[in-house]
Amino acid sequence: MSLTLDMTAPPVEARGILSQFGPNVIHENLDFRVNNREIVGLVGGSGSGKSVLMNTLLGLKQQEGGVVRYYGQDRRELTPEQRQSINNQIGVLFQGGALFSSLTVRENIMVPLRQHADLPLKLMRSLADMKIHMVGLPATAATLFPSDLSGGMKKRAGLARALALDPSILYLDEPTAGLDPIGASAFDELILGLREAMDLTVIMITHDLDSLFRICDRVAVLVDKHIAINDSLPNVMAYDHPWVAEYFGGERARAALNAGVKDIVSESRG
Ligand SMILES: Nc1ncnc2c1ncn2[C@@H]1O[C@H](COP(=O)(O)OP(=O)(O)OP(=O)(O)O)[C@@H](O)[C@H]1O
Repeated sequence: MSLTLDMTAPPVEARGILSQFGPNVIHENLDFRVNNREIVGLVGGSGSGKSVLMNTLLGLKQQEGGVVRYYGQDRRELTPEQRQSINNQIGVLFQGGALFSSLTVRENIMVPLRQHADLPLKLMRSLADMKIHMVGLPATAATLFPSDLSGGMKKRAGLARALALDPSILYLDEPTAGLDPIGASAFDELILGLREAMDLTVIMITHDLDSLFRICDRVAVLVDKHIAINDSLPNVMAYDHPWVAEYFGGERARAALNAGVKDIVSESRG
């Protein structure tokens, strides 16, 4: 049976998620939703369950309760073929890029194309080179191996691979971790540009306050085993919770605010 996606439904929605490892409950009654073409930042303390949530949404971990829907479709009700067609709509940039070290950048980007698209080799090469260009890498990067790349270039190469199949949903796991402020800012700009160019919906785990302020339409806060608030930054900053107060009231948050998002501050305080 072929799959008809309801493109008016939220790209990603989770309801009543229960996740646990043995007796260790990670998520309980967790609801999460991302609207079309939004960039949502997922924040929470270390060990709060952000990666487990991403893995659950991706189907890499089965939830113990609740439902995950993509464009209105419950993942569990899909046939393997239907699940694959949803998976082809999803790109993931794991921390560190997760590139195959024995393959060149071009070959890395061609991996999903070889697996899921039945195309002539020459066309796959051209598509990979297009993605290299889209993520702002020089054409010469195509034949380099991951060990030849800087940290920022590795992220871009990982991003190019995540975009290989032209997904509509992109997951980013701490994309700016390990980048210097200029590199991080450039990566943020790239994500914004790609959202426009590719109509992407983006879910981004991050500890980077600058990124939250710069590019996120909404911020989802994972505390106490659930998403306590998933709202615009001003509303999140005004949310009454000790972790939120500490996170957004600290020195680093003040610096991020002073760096150029004064409109957000005044909005949240006004
Ligand atoms: N495979 C696993 N088996 C058992 N427990 C796990 C497993 N994976 C994660 N956990 C536990 O789930 C909890 C949440 O982990 P997770 O990695 O999602 O946190 P996080 O919010 O992503 O943290 P950080 O910001 O430090 O990366 C932790 O207590 C962790 O020990």
